[in-house]
Amino acid sequence: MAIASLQDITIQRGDRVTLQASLEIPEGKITGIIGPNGSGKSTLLHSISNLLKLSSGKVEIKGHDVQTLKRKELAKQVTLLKQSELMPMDFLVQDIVQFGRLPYQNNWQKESSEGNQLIDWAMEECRISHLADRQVDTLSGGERQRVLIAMALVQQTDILLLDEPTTYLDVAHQLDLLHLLQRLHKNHGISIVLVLHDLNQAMQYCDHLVVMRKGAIYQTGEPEHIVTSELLKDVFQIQATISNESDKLWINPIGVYL
Ligand SMILES: Nc1ncnc2c1ncn2[C@@H]1O[C@H](COP(=O)(O)OP(=O)(O)OP(=O)(O)O)[C@@H](O)[C@H]1O
Repeated sequence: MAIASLQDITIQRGDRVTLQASLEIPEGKITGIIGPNGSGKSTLLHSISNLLKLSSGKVEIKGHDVQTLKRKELAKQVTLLKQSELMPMDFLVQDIVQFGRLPYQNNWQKESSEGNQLIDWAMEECRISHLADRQVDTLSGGERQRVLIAMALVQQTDILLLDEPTTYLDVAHQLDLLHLLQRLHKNHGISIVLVLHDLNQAMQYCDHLVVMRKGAIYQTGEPEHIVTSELLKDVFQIQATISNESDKLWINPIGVYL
């Protein structure tokens, strides 16, 4: 079943069409969006979360047209963590996480005990409880990413969209973040859509892939069913072999066609 669907959408910027797509995002899966620079991955995420005006077509989340949803209602359905998400640096970690409750609050309303429990739970899940009283500007990149994910958990959205969440993290912290997302998806059934540049991480951590090229969708499906040397050549202009280790496919780049 699809949790989100993009129906014949186009995004035009000036006289250029930067995205043209029809797509179904499967519910309860980790969907990876891969493609070369400028292929439209961020544009796709922004259009799902209604941050870009569509030139034509429609985006639905759980059957609701995102353009007709009120801001607070949309915030309960979808969260987008952008490539370089800005946070007020002099705020405390617990305050940032609490921002996730805004769609559920009326002005001046005191947080409910249920809301406070949710905040504690999200901070525990993301292993940032010990950072609650720290200012955001004292955190490492990996810790900041986990704070943003805790905020998204508190927002209780059905879909979590992440644009290149592993950028600027060292390999250990990249894997740590991907394990966290995998755990949230397994334990809580959250549908996750993330842009990844590391093809092997996309192969290992995603159930479903959307492959983009030149502002369009080139292919979708399970990684092991769709990723071939031909796809890697067509889309990424790389020469690569694909090997099978421990029942997982690994991409070994050996040259470029640029
Ligand atoms: N604000 C904008 N105004 C005009 N063109 C834009 C704007 N934002 C993006 N584009 C263009 O839209 C196309 C798709 O960009 P997008 O950022 O979605 O690609 P991407 O696949 O996410 O790239 P990357 O991997 O480099 O982050 C590019 O050609 C880009 O130049």
